[in-house]
Amino acid sequence: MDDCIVFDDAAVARGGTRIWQHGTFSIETGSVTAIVGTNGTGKTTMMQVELGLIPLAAGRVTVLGEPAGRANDRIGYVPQSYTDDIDSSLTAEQSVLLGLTGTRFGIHPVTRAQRAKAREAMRFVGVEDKARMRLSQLSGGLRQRVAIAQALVCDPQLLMLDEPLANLDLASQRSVVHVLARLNRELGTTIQVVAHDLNMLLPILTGAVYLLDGHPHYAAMDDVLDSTLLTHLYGTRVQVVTTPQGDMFVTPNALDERDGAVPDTHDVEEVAEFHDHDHHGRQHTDPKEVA
Ligand SMILES: Nc1ncnc2c1ncn2[C@@H]1O[C@H](COP(=O)(O)OP(=O)(O)OP(=O)(O)O)[C@@H](O)[C@H]1O
Repeated sequence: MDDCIVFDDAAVARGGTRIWQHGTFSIETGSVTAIVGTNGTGKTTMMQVELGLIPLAAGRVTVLGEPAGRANDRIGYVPQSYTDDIDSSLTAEQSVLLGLTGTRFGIHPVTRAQRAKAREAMRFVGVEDKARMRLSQLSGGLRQRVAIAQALVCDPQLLMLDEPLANLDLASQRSVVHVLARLNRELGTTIQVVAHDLNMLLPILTGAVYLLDGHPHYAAMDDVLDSTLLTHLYGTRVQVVTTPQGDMFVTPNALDERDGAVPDTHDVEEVAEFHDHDHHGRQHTDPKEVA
């Protein structure tokens, strides 16, 4: 399989501060990857770098075979809190059409072909019957699916979603995950998702980029589901539980609650187990390699 996203010793700074550095990893075409890390570690920044919206302080990032930013017409992007920010007096269909017309200002004669394309995207995410409803009339879950339809309407090869499950009830989270699974399986779309809670996404994830101690790393899902690594990623002690049916989920360590303990999972030496740097400043990407 070829690579969809390639980081080569990439670093980024914001407001004069290095957010992360020494990012060297590849993400395969056709994969479903989470970007994981505690608040402020630079997950949204990573997506903005991939879109070429923020320049790199060092290194290179290639997306869909081109330098970051050049392939944006083949990328669908659903920003964080997008559904809160968009004009909620728009109808679902008008909102999806924005994915084709690009702006809500000015008069945009909509062609029959564009309308058909918008309907197709709405059908895919299951909101076709809501086309004429205003966003303000829709639930958070339906608005998120409209936002995904808007990102889909240009037939992207890569879909990037920043916290698409935040503030959604369980049923709405499931339906969004179901849409992502079908997109990946039926259309072969590569998917990248910023997520704080991995549980709902576990059945579809193939790997994760995790931001730890100022470095991005990539690991396949089997390696990510290591309780010690996850404990550092979540910033609190967690365990991975497997049900008799074989489903896995991540849960806070019950013993801590009983003891009233407040574990410090940011110990520098412990975190250092999960990455190591050779003399070229590159980190090993497999946590098992260095643990
Ligand atoms: N426009 C900006 N100018 C300067 N610094 C910024 C800007 N936007 C974000 N930052 C800083 O960059 C760092 C990374 O921010 P980013 O939003 O990428 O983190 P995140 O991991 O997505 O956080 P969260 O989980 O809270 O959404 C933070 O320390 C933040 O304060």
